[in-house]
Amino acid sequence: MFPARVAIAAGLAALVVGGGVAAALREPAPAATGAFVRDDDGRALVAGGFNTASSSKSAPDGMPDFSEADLDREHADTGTGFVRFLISWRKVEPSPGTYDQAYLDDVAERVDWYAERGYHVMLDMHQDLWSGAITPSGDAGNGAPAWATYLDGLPVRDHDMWELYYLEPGVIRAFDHFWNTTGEHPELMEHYAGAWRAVAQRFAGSEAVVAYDLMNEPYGGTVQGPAFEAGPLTELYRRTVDAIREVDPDTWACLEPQAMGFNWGLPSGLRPVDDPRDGEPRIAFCPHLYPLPMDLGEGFSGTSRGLVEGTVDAWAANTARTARALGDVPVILGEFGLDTTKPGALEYVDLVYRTADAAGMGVVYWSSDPGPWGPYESDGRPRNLLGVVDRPYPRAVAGDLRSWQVADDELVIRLGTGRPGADDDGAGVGAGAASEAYLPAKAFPDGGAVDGGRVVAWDPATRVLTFTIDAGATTVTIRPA
Ligand SMILES: CN(C)c1ccc(C(=O)NC[C@H]2N[C@H](CO)[C@@H](O)[C@@H]2O)cc1
Repeated sequence: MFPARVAIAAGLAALVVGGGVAAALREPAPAATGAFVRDDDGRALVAGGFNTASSSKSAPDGMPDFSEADLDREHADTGTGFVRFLISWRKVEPSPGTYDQAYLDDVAERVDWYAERGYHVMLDMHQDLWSGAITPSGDAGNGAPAWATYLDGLPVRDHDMWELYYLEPGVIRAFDHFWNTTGEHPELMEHYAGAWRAVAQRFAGSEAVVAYDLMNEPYGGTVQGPAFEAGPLTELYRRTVDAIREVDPDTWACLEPQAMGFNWGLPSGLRPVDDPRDGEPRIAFCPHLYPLPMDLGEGFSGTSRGLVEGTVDAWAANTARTARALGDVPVILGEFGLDTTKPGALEYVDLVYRTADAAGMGVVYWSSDPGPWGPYESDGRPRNLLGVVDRPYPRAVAGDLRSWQVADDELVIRLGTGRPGADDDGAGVGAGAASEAYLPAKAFPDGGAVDGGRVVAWDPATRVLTFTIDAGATTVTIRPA
């Protein structure tokens, strides 16, 4: 069997074994490390938002079919404060060594939309199946430019199930050239790092852009698993972080594991990546979660429910383990989602958010695109997903944030007793700044009352409660005002 097919088969086997065992044992939630992406005041930022958007992948201008009015609607309906914004290498570097500033202007315009509404932005250098250039129609893959796509004349047959393109000889060869497995195109990884340098040069000064997601769902071609992750993938991340740090000392660099396997609950072999910046490293771990039964079209019910619960437990344990291995780095769940018309779908969405809350992870749902996975129908009508995504969460915490929990009409925030968040001089920061929590109208119609702190302000328009935390408090409970 082809290595990738072996990996899928291993994934299935591990899922059945792992899912059954974990579901039976219901592994305890992994300990939260207290590591977070922090703002300029040293406050721990909790990502809560959508991926925007899949429509960017094939758009000629690389922009999402998403207007400023769409953002206002999302903000009003869900209280999000974070976005994983998709960008493409094909648009950043349309020809070798030339960077399209007009494209970066378009990205900057949308970053400003988010910034003006108090959002933080993760820029995601997105690829699926390497490139649109893997097929003549250009509608299978996305991400890499055609000039960086070498199929060597190998076949890429059409598939209804898009994931199967990853097994096509031409697609595997394109990845093998990029990772220099063939030894014939060592320049490609350098170009990729250079493209990120150009993006970072543009956004280094942006207060809103707090993170760069270096590659979406990496795939190793003929090199799979720990050999890929500890080899060429870690090498690409090292080179890209070095290139970014030449122009941007402060934005976090998000590392993703190999998607095939980790998304399904299998462990990662990713190795630590040094950060050459002065001060604390700013590396984060940003995995995705897509249990295999759901990738295969199942919902969250019957046999699938137990397997999926086992996958979520295994995934959470693997995520905590990998974050520790990378240096106790912050974790943002960069993607999870499903067709919410499937049975039990909203219970699954709620399970994932609760799991992330307990682990101290931010969550970015896939995706804001209209349709059966998203918050709105294609005609703009609200969908069932809104009721679950519109939930209370701590947006920014001036303290040693560890985890939080949503219970009926309470938001319980748990803190450690360490320094609120060392800044580059090692001094505790964030202690003096105020914290923020989003409180949805359904449970907090008039805002919140704070036990373990003091209310500073309530903004009924954005539904954001600003509050301070009592010195030494390890629990802050926000109840309806
Ligand atoms: C075989 N390989 C390499 C593979 C299989 C399945 C996925 C996947 O489902 N990904 C989940 C979602 N993520 C992308 C966008 O990043 C979406 O298009 C997928 O639904 C990825 C890779």
